[in-house]
Order: sequence, then structure tokens, then C-alpha cells
Amino acid sequence: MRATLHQLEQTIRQRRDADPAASYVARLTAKGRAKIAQKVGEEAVETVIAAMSDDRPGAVGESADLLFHLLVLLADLDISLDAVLDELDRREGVSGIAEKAARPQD
Ligand SMILES: N=c1c2ncn([C@@H]3O[C@H](COP(=O)(O)OP(=O)(O)OP(=O)(O)O)[C@@H](O)[C@H]3O)c2ncn1[C@@H]1O[C@H](COP(=O)(O)O)[C@@H](O)[C@H]1O
Repeated sequence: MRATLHQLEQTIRQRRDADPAASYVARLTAKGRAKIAQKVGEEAVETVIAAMSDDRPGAVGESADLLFHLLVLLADLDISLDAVLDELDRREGVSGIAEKAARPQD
């Protein structure tokens, strides 16, 4: 998963300055951060709708759209994917420590 998302992150960063006629990333980027953020919101809502309809193929497709648009937004903010993944790792470490503390017999 890390490799796929890192590859996509790299492609998105390369495509931001491409010809908008040939690139969706360049087109969306040119519309500005508010539009990119709006797309993230739309894809999140579509993911929720698919989930609540128990539409599993739909949820897969909408989740892919959501992750893609989130990466476009992070690139626009110049936040690396690693910064987000490191935060998740940090939380996992924190909750791992908390779980261990709750089981003193381990
Ligand atoms: N993964 C994606 C990807 N997922 C979704 N999309 C696009 O996201 C859009 C979402 O569809 P919507 O119907 O919601 O939006 P829309 O009607 O096209 O746009 P709006 O008018 O709503 O803004 C579609 O146009 C999809 O093609 C993607 N476009 C590109 N990629 C990847 O990004 C890379 C760079 O793409 P380009 O910038 O086009 O070269 C490609 O190699 C792909 O791997």
C-alpha cells in the first residue's frame, strides 16, 4: 500500500505543472485549493453513500477516488504522504503502549 500511494504521490507532484489539456491533476490544481478540497469532500460523501448502501464495488471505487483526491490536496499543501503515515505509525505506537499498560501481566 505504501509503495502504491508513494508512486501515485510522485506522479501527482510531477503532473501538477503539466499541460491542463492533457492532465486531470494539472486541471484540478489550476482550479485552486478550495476546488481540490471540495472534490475530497464529494468523494468522501460518495464513499459513505456506497458503504451505507452495502455497495462493496462502489465503496472500492469511491475509496480509490477519495485517496487520489486526498493526495492531490496534500500535494497542494506541500505535505508529504510520509508525514501522514508517520502520524499513523506514531498513533499505533501510542495505542500499543496503552494496550500494554492495560495488560501488566504481559
Ligand atoms: N488515480 C487517478 C484518478 N482517480 C480519479 N481520477 C479522476 O478524478 C475525476 C473524478 O471524477 P468526477 O466525475 O468526480 O469529476 P469530474 O466530473 O471529472 O470533475 P469535476 O468537474 O467534478 O471537477 C475523474 O475525471 C477521474 O478521471 C483520477 N485521475 C488521475 N489518476 C492518476 O493520476 C495520474 C495522473 O493523471 P493525469 O494528471 O490525468 O495525467 C494518472 O496516471 C492516474 O494514475
